[in-house]
Amino acid sequence: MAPAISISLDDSSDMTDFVINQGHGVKGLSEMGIKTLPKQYIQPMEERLMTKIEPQESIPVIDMSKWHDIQVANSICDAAEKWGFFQVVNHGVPLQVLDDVKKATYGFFGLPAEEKRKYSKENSSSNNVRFGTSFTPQVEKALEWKDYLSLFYVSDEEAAALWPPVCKDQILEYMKSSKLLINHLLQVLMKRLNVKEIDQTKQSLLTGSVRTNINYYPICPNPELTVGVGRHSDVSTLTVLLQDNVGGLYVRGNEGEDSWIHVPPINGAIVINIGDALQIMSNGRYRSVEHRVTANGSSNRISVPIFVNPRPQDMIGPLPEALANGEKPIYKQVLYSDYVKHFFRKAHDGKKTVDFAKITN
Ligand SMILES: CC(C)(COP(=O)(O)OP(=O)(O)OC[C@H]1O[C@@H](n2cnc3c(N)ncnc32)[C@H](O)[C@@H]1OP(=O)(O)O)[C@@H](O)C(=O)NCCC(=O)NCCSC(=O)/C=C/c1ccc(O)cc1
Ligand SMILES: O=C(O)CCC(=O)C(=O)O
Ligand SMILES: [Fe+2]
Repeated sequence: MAPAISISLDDSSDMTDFVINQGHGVKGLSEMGIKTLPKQYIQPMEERLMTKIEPQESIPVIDMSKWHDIQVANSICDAAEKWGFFQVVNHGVPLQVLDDVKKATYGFFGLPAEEKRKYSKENSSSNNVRFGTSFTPQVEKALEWKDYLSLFYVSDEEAAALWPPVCKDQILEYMKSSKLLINHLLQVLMKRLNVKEIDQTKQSLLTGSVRTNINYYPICPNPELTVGVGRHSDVSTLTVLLQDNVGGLYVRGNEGEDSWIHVPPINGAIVINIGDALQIMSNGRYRSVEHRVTANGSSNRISVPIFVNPRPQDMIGPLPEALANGEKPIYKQVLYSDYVKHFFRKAHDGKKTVDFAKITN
């Protein structure tokens, strides 16, 4: 239902108040039926246009039912090296769980603004629960057409106390049901790096903290002038990404300047992408690839990424096993929370975050 208020979109502080402080988000703007995109959302030309979309290219779709087969293992590692992205089917996460988490996402964003704003940075009782809009609105020159809820998992007890009741159980269930898939993928990926066994220390380094976001991209007036999410790579070890059937996720391709590949929605499939932490730990062998989401003029879109990460207090750098062949390290050791803060404190800027960990001389 449209909120029974009207705001002057020319007044920047009025807009910020409505979208951010009152908790309406861009969903609120969309549902007011605005006909033109507010100027704050107009992206520079180079961020809007994708000059070269490769319709004939696609990222691999991998059947996980025989994940331990050498051919399947090879296709997982090859995809992580070449594309940094792939989709998985027969992944073992029950389709009901995926359906339920998508419904719960609509449930959360369907709450009245007064309810959602309780979880905003200013009002939330914990840094681990955050409802927001765009990415880092305080520093962005142009805003992104997306609302989100970000949940950093600490324990079931904390989730029960702090997470929104309307989506808590479904998100926890989705996180728990994807654990086996995550472990299988990491086992396979580690093997190619000469890591024979994932002991507790490695397990913790690879998967010690988990953050789940639920993203809402409402129908946008003038979608061609803005973005849903700007160009970035994830700072995770790997990301398990559930998207709905709308489409709009594009991944940087290998065909030179500005080539982009669409990630087509496949019913029941899950998208997997390598994040910066694994690119760093693999000394650049596995690639954390830039991606972006377009805004859409006719459909609302949701997505639910699970970011599997090192713990904030971990030092990350190239794994000794990955360097055992005498390869020179291209990344230094960095404190993971410093890395993540560096990412969150600037606007999206493609692949630049990883420079933070590069050895420069
Ligand atoms: C550094 C963290 C994230 C927060 O620790 P904190 O002690 O609560 O730190 P701060 O409260 O000082 O937050 C640091 C900055 O990050 C910002 N931030 C704090 N969570 C958030 C938050 N979920 N969202 C967007 N800003 C935040 C926060 O606003 C703050 O910015 P500023 O106020 O300008 O200093 C800490 O939990 C940590 O190291 N976690 C490790 C695990 C982790 O969360 N990894 C990130 C996985 S997320 C990922 O790969 C991709 C995410 C992504 C997300 C959106 C996209 O469009 C694209 C990609
Ligand atoms: O919505 C999507 O498909 C991708 C979102 C994304 O890249 C992210 O949240 O990091
Ligand atoms: Fe992402």
